[in-house]
Amino acid sequence: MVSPATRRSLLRVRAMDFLTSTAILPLLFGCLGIFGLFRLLQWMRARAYLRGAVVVITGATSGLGRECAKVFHAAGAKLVLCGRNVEALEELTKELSASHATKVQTHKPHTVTFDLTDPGAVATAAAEITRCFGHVDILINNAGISYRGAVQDTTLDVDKRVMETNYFGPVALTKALLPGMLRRRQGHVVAISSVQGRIGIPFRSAYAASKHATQAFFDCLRAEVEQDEIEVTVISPGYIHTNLSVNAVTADGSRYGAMDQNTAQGRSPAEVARAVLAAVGRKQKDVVLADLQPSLGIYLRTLAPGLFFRLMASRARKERKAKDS
Ligand SMILES: NC(=O)C1=CN([C@@H]2O[C@H](COP(=O)(O)OP(=O)(O)OC[C@H]3O[C@@H](n4cnc5c(N)ncnc54)[C@H](OP(=O)(O)O)[C@@H]3O)[C@@H](O)[C@H]2O)C=CC1
Ligand SMILES: CCCCCCCCCCCCCCCC(=O)OCC(=O)COP(=O)(O)O
Repeated sequence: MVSPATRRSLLRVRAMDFLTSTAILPLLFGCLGIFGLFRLLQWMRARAYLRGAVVVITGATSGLGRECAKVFHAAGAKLVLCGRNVEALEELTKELSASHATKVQTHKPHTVTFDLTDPGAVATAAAEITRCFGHVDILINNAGISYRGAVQDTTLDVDKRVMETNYFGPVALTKALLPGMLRRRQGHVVAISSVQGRIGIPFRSAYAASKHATQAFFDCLRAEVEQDEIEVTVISPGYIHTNLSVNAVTADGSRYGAMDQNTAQGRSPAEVARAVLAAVGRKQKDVVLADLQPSLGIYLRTLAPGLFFRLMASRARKERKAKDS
């Protein structure tokens, strides 16, 4: 009789014999080595792509845009930082110029101030942006505002304001900078969308609509300019710990002014900025940067829309009840 312990150790010896007497072990190490080498080459290519690249970032005054400025600067990019607040842009420029936490050669950023909801200002800004370094390699459409409200309470002016900031502004800037990219047959357009560009959740109609429009516009653009060597990346994050909810607009156009729990518990903007840098460096076309629940929500919306709609209706009922009580 062989005891269970002896049987287990015999099995272990036989398994080891099998692995060493066949080509499996060398094959396994070979695959791991090739994978490691592949990742290293991918990393080196991404670094080379970003080093010295002219990168325009909108909404650089706060949150994700500010953190993107830090990581792209550290990667050696030549930055054009855009926003509405001159002081905040100058303060960030000073901070970046003073930081030496990188081995790569860094460059002093330029700043361009304009409001994305003003088409005339966007056209003037696009010319100024191009003059900064002579061309644009990568445009990161990051600026945006969110919204909270019920459809029937929301004025059309609010819907338009959110759409102008999150959709028409980035579209206008992209259209203004695209001809330069097409002439050089080189360029990369990035849109910071949201999980809400894939799913509509209650009391976010204007915001989710603007992000769905963003996703669709940049998907169409990607197909049209692929033959011209222009890259398009759409990034859809879940909650990020920024002032997005504080700055959100409400149904009557006033500022929401509060930090929501979901936002406060969101990912750190620095972590998301690193993921944006990696996605751009790898020229990824479409990236969702979210936790399990929002990611499941996207699959559910496609695979079982009926169930998804029921869940959203129940979410709306709960939110309305909590608000009324
Ligand atoms: N935080 C989150 O949970 C998530 C955010 N996102 C997206 O990330 C992006 C960045 O938002 P986040 O950093 O979180 O929020 P913030 O409110 O911190 O930053 C928004 C930025 O957009 C700028 N901006 C707003 N309106 C305009 C305008 N009319 N013209 C020019 N710039 C403007 C702001 O500039 P100013 O200082 O002048 O107001 C600010 O720099 C947005 O597109 C947002 O939709 C996506 C998923 C989740
Ligand atoms: C049987 C499987 C169960 C699966 C559960 C699916 C539940 C789906 C619910 C998904 C809701 C997630 C909403 C995520 C929203 C989000 O991350 O938005 C990011 C933002 O842009 C935040 O902006 P906001 O202004 O809304 O803070």
